[in-house]
Amino acid sequence: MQTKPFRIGTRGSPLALAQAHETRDRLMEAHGFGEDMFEVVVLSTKGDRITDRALSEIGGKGLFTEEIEQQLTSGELDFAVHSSKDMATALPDGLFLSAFLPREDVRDAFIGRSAARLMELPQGATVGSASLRRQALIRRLRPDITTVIFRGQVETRLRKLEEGHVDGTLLAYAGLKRLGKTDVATEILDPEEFPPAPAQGAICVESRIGDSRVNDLLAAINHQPTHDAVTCERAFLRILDGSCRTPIAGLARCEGDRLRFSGMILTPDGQKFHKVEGEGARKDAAAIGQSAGETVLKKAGAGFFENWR
Ligand SMILES: NCc1[nH]cc(CCC(=O)O)c1CC(=O)O
Repeated sequence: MQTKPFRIGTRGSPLALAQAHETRDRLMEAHGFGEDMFEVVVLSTKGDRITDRALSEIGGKGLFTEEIEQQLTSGELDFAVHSSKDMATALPDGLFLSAFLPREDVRDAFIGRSAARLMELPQGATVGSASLRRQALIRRLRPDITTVIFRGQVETRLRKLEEGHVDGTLLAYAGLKRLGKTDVATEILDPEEFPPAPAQGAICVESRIGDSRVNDLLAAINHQPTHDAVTCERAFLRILDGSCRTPIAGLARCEGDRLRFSGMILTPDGQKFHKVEGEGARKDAAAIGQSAGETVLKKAGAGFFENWR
């Protein structure tokens, strides 16, 4: 019998805490456990501490996970809850993504001050975002818009918007939902026109390979369609990861035992882009994503990256 509570690692932002609590609640429900079986351990990461620079500038992925993963590896934590979108495509040795919760809405939301819709912003408007993908997609649709780096917690970004620093900002609708703040969204963007980041909207659990006590516990809350879709999207991302300055979008959906993927890479100015589609059996999720990545690399050619790498 388990005597000590399971130690769950998480960042301390309201969104991260909501995600950790949702995971804990699902585990309590699945196993008939009380709250005393879990202890939520809050850790600060580099990504939380450095909020004035673009993520791609300070080292890209892994910034929101490093400190948590160290404690997972050393055994101080039993598992960690993350936004799948924040996870590096290569995890530290000995760790893996053991479970995914059912995916939330994958779309981006526009939160407008000068206009409710992105396309209705005045000429030369300013939009805040730290995401290369969002910046490139905005410039593709509206080359006249200036984007400024906008980082920090959802609450911080909304406050900056209210204070009038920008005319609008973009956030994952999933995060707004989990924070109970969907009312701030003035437009939900069409994923065809404004495709989401790989793994957007999916909460994942990371744990130690071979830790069967923990992994058996987590298996009960895994949502396999989300697992397959995110596996495909991350395989796509992994092929393109060589340049962490590439704006990349990718979304897979499961239909029965099939999986459909569509991906896109853009130049930072949004003026050039390449799309790719993939389809196959769900069990081949990783191979579908990988092959889509290779296809789009070939389509784009080396010159696509060279000019601004
Ligand atoms: N570090 C950014 C980040 N990572 C995950 C989410 C949203 C939640 C999700 O996509 O699951 C966000 C904020 C945003 O993009 O608005």
